[in-house]
Amino acid sequence: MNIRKKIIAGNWKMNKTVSEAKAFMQVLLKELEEYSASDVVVCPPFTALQSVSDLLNQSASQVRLGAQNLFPASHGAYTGEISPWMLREFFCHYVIVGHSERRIHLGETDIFINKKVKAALSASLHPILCIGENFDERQQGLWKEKISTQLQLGLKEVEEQKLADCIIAYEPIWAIGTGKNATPEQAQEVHHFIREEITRLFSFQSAQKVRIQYGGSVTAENAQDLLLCPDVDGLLIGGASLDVRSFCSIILNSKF
Ligand SMILES: O=C[C@H](O)COP(=O)(O)O
Repeated sequence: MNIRKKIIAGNWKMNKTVSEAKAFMQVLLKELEEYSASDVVVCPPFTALQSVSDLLNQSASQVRLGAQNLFPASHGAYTGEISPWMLREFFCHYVIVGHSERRIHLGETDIFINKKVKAALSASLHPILCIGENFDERQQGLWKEKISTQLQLGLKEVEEQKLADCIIAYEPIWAIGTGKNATPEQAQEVHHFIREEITRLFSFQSAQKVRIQYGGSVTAENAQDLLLCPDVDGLLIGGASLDVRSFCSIILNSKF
């Protein structure tokens, strides 16, 4: 029996004003009022966290709030940054760290990302650690090296007892926003490799508890096949999570 509950998260990236976020959430919360088959997370931009949080607090649904980033310090002179404790004020449960868009556009390194993972855990937030190879690395057969390095550095000094609080998101860069998702076979191969690497870094028992999401051009059409893969424990959805009907359809039509 699979001990890992699936987790489906929507990463809105730099999209939705406060009023758009509220309108989305009103529909989502109604649709998912009694839903509990998988964990559902929405990750709005910082500017909409308060409004989304308020709506979640007023609802009986089990939808959880996630942020898209944090800074690894509790407070201080870090202009423009947001601390883990500020996210806790909004009742965030999850935070995305190491997304490839931040690695590429903002120069985030594995060492910095590792600090974010540990800062999230120390504030009792669940980090969603994003890893994945680019197109050239896949073409050259270098994806294992890339993923192994990102995992080893990203999870460095994470206490084994906190490992199950981490979520790994495998997001091949060549699949993000391109309309070309990894096939279920490709996703399963990488997810299995990730679990083997976590076994090597920690232990078999701990690796069995870690949830590994797939992200990259997930749609209502391909979600189910990806979720049926034994090592795919959920989805991190970008574009298709922006439309409430398509996000709901992925969640409600998924059978585990
Ligand atoms: O965080 C989400 C991923 O970057 C996937 O984005 P996408 O579903 O638009 O390809």
